[in-house]
Amino acid sequence: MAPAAVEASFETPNINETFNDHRDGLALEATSDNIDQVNVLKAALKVKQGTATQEEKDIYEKSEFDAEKDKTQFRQYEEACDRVKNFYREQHEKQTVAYNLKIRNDIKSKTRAEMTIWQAMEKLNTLIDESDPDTSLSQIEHLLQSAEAIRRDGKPRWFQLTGLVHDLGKLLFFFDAQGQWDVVGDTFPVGCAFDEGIIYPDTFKGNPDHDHEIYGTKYGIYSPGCGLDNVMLSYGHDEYLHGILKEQSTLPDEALAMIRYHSFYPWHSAGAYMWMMNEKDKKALEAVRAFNPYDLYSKSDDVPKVEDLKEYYMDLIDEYIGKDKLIRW
Ligand SMILES: O[C@H]1[C@H](O)[C@@H](O)[C@H](O)[C@@H](O)[C@H]1O
Ligand SMILES: [Fe+2]
Ligand SMILES: [Fe+2]
Repeated sequence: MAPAAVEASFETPNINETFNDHRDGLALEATSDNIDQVNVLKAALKVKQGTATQEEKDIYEKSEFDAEKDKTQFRQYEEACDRVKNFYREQHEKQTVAYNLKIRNDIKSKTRAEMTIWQAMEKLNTLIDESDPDTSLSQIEHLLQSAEAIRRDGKPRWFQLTGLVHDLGKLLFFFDAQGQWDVVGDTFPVGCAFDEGIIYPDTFKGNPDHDHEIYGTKYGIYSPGCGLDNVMLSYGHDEYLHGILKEQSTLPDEALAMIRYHSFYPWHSAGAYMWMMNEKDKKALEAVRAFNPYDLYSKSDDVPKVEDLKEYYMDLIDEYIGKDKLIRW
């Protein structure tokens, strides 16, 4: 959409207030640089103006959930321990175009295991994520914390289930992974220049693609507006689980976007790579941003008791995936 058209649709007098309320720190005026971010906030605006559909309200209405959280306590990478810093150095050096082409091919070539969703959650119980400065809980606990926060906020059942399963792709660690660098952590595009909005941007100097004549340029192998479907994000648990649930669940597109892009912090939180987006991705960005607080800020919530919650979530799994269904991982 041309900038003029967007400006024209923003004649609401309290637009600044609306935007301030919804997302701190975002530039308020639509310019050619932030036009996509501004567009994405339209859903929030519709909610506030009372013109949103019930479905839009359910998903995007601002939650009270994170109002109490001290957000400065999360994602403090400069102060993070060596475990986290070493993790990202390794990941940023090894996620290359060549690696990404190879792993996508390998993943498609076989089924690694057949397990139900609950069995997968239990298997993940032993994994402690080396990239995460905010939690040292096991993954099943993190999944339940996210789902419970979404449930407490009265969000739709598919949204709750998305919270419950969103990190199940970390199972990859138990199959063909070379470490954790190819499973967890924030994601970023490969095949074009690494953006400064990625955490520890200096560590990319050790990536063989950094100075590549094409991959090292701003757009690299992509073109503006190409759409995230056509972009290779560094491979890990998001892409892996998205591929599985796209085929083996009835979760809606918003849920699949939340799963696929929840680790793409440079995009959904730092505002980088907006030039890649097409129309479809605007909806995806809204969904991912609606999901993010539950993933991140629930890490400081009480540790859930797995056995107390199992029955409730089994029903949810049954609705969209099948509780006894053996998923091909
Ligand atoms: O350390 C975390 C963790 O690996 C999450 O599962 C991932 O989604 C985040 O992006 C990352 O920051
Ligand atoms: Fe994740
Ligand atoms: Fe998570």
